[in-house]
Amino acid sequence: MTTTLRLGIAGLGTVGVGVMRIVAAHADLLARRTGREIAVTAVSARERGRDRGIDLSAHAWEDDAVALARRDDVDIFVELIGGEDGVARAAVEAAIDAGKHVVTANKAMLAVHGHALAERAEAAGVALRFEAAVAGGIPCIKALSEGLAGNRIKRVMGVMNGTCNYILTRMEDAGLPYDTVFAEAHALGYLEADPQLDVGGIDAAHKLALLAALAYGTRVDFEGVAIEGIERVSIADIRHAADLGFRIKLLGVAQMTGRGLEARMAPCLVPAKSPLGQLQGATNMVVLDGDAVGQIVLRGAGAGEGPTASAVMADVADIARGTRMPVFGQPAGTLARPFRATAGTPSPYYLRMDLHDKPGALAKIAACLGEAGISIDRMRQYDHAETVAPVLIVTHKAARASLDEAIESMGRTGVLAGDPVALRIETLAV
Ligand SMILES: NC(=O)C1=CN([C@@H]2O[C@H](COP(=O)(O)OP(=O)(O)OC[C@H]3O[C@@H](n4cnc5c(N)ncnc54)[C@H](OP(=O)(O)O)[C@@H]3O)[C@@H](O)[C@H]2O)C=CC1
Ligand SMILES: N[C@@H](CCO)C(=O)O
Repeated sequence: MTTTLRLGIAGLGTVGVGVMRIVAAHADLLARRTGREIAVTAVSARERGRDRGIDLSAHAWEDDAVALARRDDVDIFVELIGGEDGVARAAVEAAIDAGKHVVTANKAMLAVHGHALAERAEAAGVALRFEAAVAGGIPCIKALSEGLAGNRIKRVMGVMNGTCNYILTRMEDAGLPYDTVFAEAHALGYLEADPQLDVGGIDAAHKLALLAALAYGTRVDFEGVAIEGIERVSIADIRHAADLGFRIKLLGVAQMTGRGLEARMAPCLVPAKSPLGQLQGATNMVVLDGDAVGQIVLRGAGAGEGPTASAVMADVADIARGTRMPVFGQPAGTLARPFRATAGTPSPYYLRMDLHDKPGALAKIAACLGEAGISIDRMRQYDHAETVAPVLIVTHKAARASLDEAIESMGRTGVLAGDPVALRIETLAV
């Protein structure tokens, strides 16, 4: 057996503690599988005295994660602090510059600085790996960059934020409003420190941007992802969707079209009986379509201590075995500048609105859609006791830009009581 591979772990929260536990529990198994002993030599977090439920006495402590990254007795710097910039990025850069391999779960940092960090790591001849950054325990980075290396990728799609899926399924199962379930998710510790990252669709968009870069050989383009969060999805939307045979999911899609790379993360209606529609709780699903392989569906825990640490250890094991790969599947210098699609693929839309119940109101709304070139498939006005009438319209396929144009002109009719909710009905088969 060759020399011990020495880990420096920065961040001892949910994921960091999980990694410490796996290294301790599976030392023999990891050594057999990789041909090297793997040991944690030093750790770093903010509060040294905090009880983390693990014994840290055998490991050196650094208050400063950057100092940890530069230690001579660290071969792999494992960044589990989080955050787009700040100490996480500074420490990752310091590790690379000191010739250390880096393993991180930090999707926020990679979605914004991934290309620069990949160039830096490749120039330094070190690995930068991030399996845990996308869909927690699901090995989708490995599947895409290794398992599907012989395919032209047609589409990457999935539910990649467990918190949002928990909120949406809990609203439906318990019939509870968004605000109540949001508070529940908060109490359960599901939400990121900044909950907007989850419910605003940003965390999931970070992940989609990373998958798209791997799939299409482009630089990570988080800015190119069209993002909508789940904050405006109401229990009424969930019930209406169910009546139509759908469930609402925060769904990400990245696909290369004749118009360029289309990348979007938004709440969508998917068939209730489909695998995506059946996805419950905090589970994630990643769907990959390759020209040779066809469709691959990966499903599993998208977050949490064990699943995320499992993904971190997959990267550590690869480095221990000597596997070296460009960060985004091909040398960073060859990654293309992303060519963003100017418009998304048309689809049917679900449109819910409250109208002032007066003569001609519905006709005015229908006219706005007609003038924007949008045809109505189905329309329903729900029972109401008040002067405001809940109306649901399902359109035929329409471009999102045309729908936005129609919604804008609806606003000028004076018949809307509040902003309409428009949700894409996803027609892609899964
Ligand atoms: N939790 C999950 O399920 C998943 C998390 N991730 C990603 O993994 C990373 C870690 O997440 P998670 O474990 O949940 O986060 P936590 O908030 O649980 O832990 C963060 C850790 O970082 C430490 N920390 C914060 N600031 C500093 C600093 N300046 N110097 C050194 N350490 C610092 C904290 O120290 P202290 O404990 O002393 O406060 C804490 O131990 C993030 O990038 C996250 O997005 C990815 C997939 C799933
Ligand atoms: N906040 C993320 C954690 C895992 O990346 C989620 O809910 O999926």
